[in-house]
Amino acid sequence: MSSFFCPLVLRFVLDYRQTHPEVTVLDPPDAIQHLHNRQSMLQAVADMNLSDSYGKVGVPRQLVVKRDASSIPDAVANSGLTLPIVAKPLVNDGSAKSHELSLAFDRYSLQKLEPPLVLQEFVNHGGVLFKVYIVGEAIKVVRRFSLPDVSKRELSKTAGVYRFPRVSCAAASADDADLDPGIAELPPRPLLERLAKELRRRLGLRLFNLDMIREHGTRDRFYVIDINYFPGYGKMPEYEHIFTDFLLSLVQAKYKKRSG
Ligand SMILES: Nc1ncnc2c1ncn2[C@@H]1O[C@H](COP(=O)(O)OP(=O)(O)OP(=O)(O)O)[C@@H](O)[C@H]1O
Ligand SMILES: [Mg+2]
Repeated sequence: MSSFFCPLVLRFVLDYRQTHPEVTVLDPPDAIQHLHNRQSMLQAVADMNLSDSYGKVGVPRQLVVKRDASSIPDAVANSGLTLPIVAKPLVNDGSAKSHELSLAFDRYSLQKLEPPLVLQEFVNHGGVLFKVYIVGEAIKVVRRFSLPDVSKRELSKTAGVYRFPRVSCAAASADDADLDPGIAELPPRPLLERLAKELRRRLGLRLFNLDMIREHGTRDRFYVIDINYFPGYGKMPEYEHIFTDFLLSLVQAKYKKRSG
């Protein structure tokens, strides 16, 4: 568990906030905590059901399994989730273990997984993922290499559960790679602006990023697969200016409120 969410530290932060109302809180701890559960994390995107002329943004079909691995094959069959399936630890507390993901290729191997988990349909996306960084009103998108597609043929020939290491740490930037334009094209700006604005409001947060993929073979069908609070902004281009502007805008807003 990251030290910030140790109950003692959290209590201290909440008390400090009450006794020091003059201190600006960038994002409230309870809203941040909402992102540590992979089920609640994507709820805001699902509720939004964003669809306009620029595209559609959803979340992959998913199922939560709290306990009893032996029940997973039936639960998956009943829910209609299709293989392959990505299994993610339900709680993402920042530990290495909570980033140990698996890809399951057949129904019976699902019993080998260790709940509590979120099981998500694997969406083919051409091996490229978009990291959308949000800092207040600012949005920056970068391309990263991701897991490759799984073809129908491959699926029918493969069985078992394959663990994969933390992709984001290993993944190289795909910004300068020579890619199929249909895969590389960034999500439309107006769509991202709507998504970011709505998510800022629904999550009650200002500093986060999204992992977003485009379903391979479509132009405008997007899925959000992960949302992280205060990600490594070092990988976001121009973060120095963007962050400084963000902090300045907060000071200005506070000053205006006091003098107004
Ligand atoms: N539903 C999905 N369909 C296709 N690929 C997926 C899906 N979910 C996850 N992936 C792949 O697995 C990677 C890791 O998934 P996710 O971001 O949810 O996990 P994480 O442990 O929070 O990772 P990180 O912190 O490294 O971003 C993604 O970058 C993507 O390559
Ligand atoms: Mg991720």
